Amino acid sequence: MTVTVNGTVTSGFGRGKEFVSLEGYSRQFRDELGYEPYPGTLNLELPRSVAERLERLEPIRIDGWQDGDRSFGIVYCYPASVVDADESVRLHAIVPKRTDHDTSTLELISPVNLRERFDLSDDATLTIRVESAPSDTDTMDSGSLSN
Ligand SMILES: Cc1cc2nc3c(=O)[nH]c(=O)nc-3n(C[C@H](O)[C@H](O)[C@H](O)COP(=O)(O)O)c2cc1C
Ligand SMILES: Nc1ccn([C@@H]2O[C@H](COP(=O)(O)OP(=O)(O)O)[C@@H](O)[C@H]2O)c(=O)n1
Repeated sequence: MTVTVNGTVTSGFGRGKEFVSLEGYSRQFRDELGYEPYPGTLNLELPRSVAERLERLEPIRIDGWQDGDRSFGIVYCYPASVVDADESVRLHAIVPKRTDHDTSTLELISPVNLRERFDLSDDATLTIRVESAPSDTDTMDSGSLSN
């Protein structure tokens, strides 16, 4: 099952890059997604909440963690792709459990700067297809093949 989302590119509060770069998250992104994200999140403003539609998909779960007396929340990640793109880039839609945004904003992470790659300014429209995480069985299959 896939969920297709059509949204408008917006600027946020400039805080995405801080969170994405924190070692407690970036280590898990490397392990679970296989890449170190470009520092920041591209914000997509949606006509209505997609939270309920995304809940039907299987997420990759990034655990919450603690640094002294600061605690950081769980982040759900979903593999995604840009519809009608000439080239494919690795991309995940993310849903931080704690966020300053309401549910009509979807944040995207990728190893590349998406604004540069797809020539996106504020108010550009972008359509992405969001999927479930590959199942554990798939991972085990590919692991056993390489043995
Ligand atoms: C990987 C990641 C983890 C986050 N974890 C937290 C958190 O633990 N607590 C919190 O208040 N906000 C958290 N946020 C959300 C930020 O407060 C904020 O909503 C958002 O990233 C700001 O994005 P912007 O600068 O693009 O507007 C997290 C964001 C990201 C990208
Ligand atoms: N993979 C990414 C991540 C962020 N970005 C952009 O990089 C800048 C820094 O990200 P940010 O999350 O700190 O900033 P805002 O989204 O709050 O404006 C913003 O302009 C994002 O839209 C991008 O183009 N591609």
